[in-house]
Amino acid sequence: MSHAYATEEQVAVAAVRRACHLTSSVFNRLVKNETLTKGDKSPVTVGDYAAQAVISSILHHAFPGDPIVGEEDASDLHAEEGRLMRDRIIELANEALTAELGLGDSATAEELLDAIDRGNHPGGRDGRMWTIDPIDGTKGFLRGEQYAVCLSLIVDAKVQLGVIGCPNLPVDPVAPERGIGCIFTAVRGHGAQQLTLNGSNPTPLVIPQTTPETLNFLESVEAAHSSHSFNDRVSSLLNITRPPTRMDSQAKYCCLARGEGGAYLRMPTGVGYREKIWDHAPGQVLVEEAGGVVTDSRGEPLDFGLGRTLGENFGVIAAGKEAHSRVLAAVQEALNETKAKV
Ligand SMILES: Nc1ncnc2c1ncn2[C@@H]1O[C@H](COP(=O)(O)OS(=O)(=O)O)[C@@H](OP(=O)(O)O)[C@H]1O
Ligand SMILES: [Mg+2]
Ligand SMILES: [Mg+2]
Ligand SMILES: [Mg+2]
Repeated sequence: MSHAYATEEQVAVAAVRRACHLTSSVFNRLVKNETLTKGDKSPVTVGDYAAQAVISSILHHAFPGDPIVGEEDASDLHAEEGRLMRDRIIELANEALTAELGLGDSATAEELLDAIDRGNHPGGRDGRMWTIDPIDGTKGFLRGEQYAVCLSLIVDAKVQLGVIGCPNLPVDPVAPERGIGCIFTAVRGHGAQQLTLNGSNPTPLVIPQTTPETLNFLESVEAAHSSHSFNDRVSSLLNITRPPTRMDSQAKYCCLARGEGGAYLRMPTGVGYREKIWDHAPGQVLVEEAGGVVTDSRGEPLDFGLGRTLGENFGVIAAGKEAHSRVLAAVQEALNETKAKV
């Protein structure tokens, strides 16, 4: 790791790995073994807060001056009704932090709530900032399917480092005996790689060329998050025969980077929702460093300098270079058809 962000990468990988162990244990202790009433979101909430507390504390320890744009904020935990949940979060976060930092003393509740709240940075065009999505794909997490722990470093609106932990993703899609749990990391100008969850077996990632027969779409599981019907139309314009792979979280960017599925297409389902920078920043640098291209549906790069969101939502197209231009053309054709109808 001889590059300008070597220390940042090392710290980020350690933070993501620690948070992945935490979220897996939350799943095993609170989701799998407990009878939850359908729709009970509390385990994911506990996991979200505790993982953000852990990542934010580790970052603060290493880079005390760096601002953080994190998905979660602790305002609900300050109230008295939040006490039970808060205690559980503090316990989980301290377990993870003492294992990582080897610190003798546990952090106090106040220190950990402050760590969560340090994620309230508004974003913007200048300087260094980290993004944290402690559990991306919360719905996948609850289903026991794909989710990701996501961290990135943005400098002057450009993503320089991305680290994504996928505790449930097979290490090798064609060799299930190799188990699950991967960490993906990319540094701008220095390539992308996959590690196992314990940090071994670094494997460089390069997106292979695709043909209409081998190309398929990676898309959200939740129809509310991206338009499945639009993707169907684009698929038929491109004569894609393979069905889409539906998967929660930025694991989609990771799969794309290692050659599973040829394109990630995420078009808005309605007006109004603005994509969050923490949902795309690490994925963008990962795919670009694996040789791919990430743009919106106009072919413009995503702008990480607008604040906590990507601004007006023109969707996201991520793919290998050559597949990207074919998909972009088909997306524009499909958009023109829609416009012609209204
Ligand atoms: N309406 C709408 N449109 C687009 N995106 C939305 C929308 N609502 C939420 N979100 C964000 O989607 C993040 C999860 O994206 P996924 O691709 O994992 O979706 S899915 O779970 O597969 O459906 C999810 O991230 P997490 O909250 O971290 O799970 C949200 O930030
Ligand atoms: Mg997310
Ligand atoms: Mg999240
Ligand atoms: Mg969320």
